[in-house]
Amino acid sequence: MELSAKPPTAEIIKASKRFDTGVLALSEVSLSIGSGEFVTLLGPSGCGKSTILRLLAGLEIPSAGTVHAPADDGAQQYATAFVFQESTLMPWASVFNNVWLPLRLQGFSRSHSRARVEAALKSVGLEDFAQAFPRQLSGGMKMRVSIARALITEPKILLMDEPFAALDDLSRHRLNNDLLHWQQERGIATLFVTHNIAEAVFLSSRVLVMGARPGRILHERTIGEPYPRTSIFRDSDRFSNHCRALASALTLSTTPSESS
Ligand SMILES: Nc1ncnc2c1ncn2[C@@H]1O[C@H](COP(=O)(O)OP(=O)(O)OP(=O)(O)O)[C@@H](O)[C@H]1O
Repeated sequence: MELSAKPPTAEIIKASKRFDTGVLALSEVSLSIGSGEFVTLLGPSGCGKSTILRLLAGLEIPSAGTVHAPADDGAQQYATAFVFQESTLMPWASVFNNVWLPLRLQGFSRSHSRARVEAALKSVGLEDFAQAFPRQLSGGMKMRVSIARALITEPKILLMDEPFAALDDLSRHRLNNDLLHWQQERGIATLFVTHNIAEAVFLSSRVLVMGARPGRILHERTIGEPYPRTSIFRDSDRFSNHCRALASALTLSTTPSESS
């Protein structure tokens, strides 16, 4: 694959993270996410996937190494958007008010924000649910609201921490298709965390396999399948081959090495 001349949207260079408890969560991790790229972190529980997202979001600082993430600016305060496994919606607020929140925090009035909130809800298929409350929505719908809230500020990078792990297979499948559509349409660089190999293959242009104790990147696989991706790709031998290769890399990553 030809390397882009454009600088990456986000980059981590030899970052280590030791928490106050003494846990070395990451050891000399380097990665970059190019403009519009979809990169996934795959790895055993506790290998530091969330810590990498938190470093890029500025929620943690590295103990060593460097983190370059897109900076917020005056015109667009939220260069980074974070979507968690829990939809983290305000239960007392309507769907409209939940999606409006980041704009409200930037000082935009309800009337000034109306068109953008309505467009965001339409793009995730929830235009008829603006006045509903989170308790009235399914898990998949709540996740759609959460994604609409993340996309409304037009972030430069989208960080997603196992967003679909709690959903049933059908909702997850639909959200995989829709997420790719939204991500490709907007060209947002995305760093996605999952434990699901098939999900990683379907969504990503690159998959990084991590190993634990201390967390580090052990294997990288490019998924050279062009976008848009459809069920034809899911049903193909190419898809199965990628899944097999990643499953075997994951098995190796969880096998303790003699030196650790
Ligand atoms: N604030 C913290 N203080 C101390 N240790 C922490 C903290 N946050 C994470 N850790 C530890 O750092 C390691 C990496 O955690 P992290 O949550 O990044 O892993 P993960 O790969 O996202 O795990 P999972 O797949 O289970 O969500 C773990 O051993 C965890 O217990």
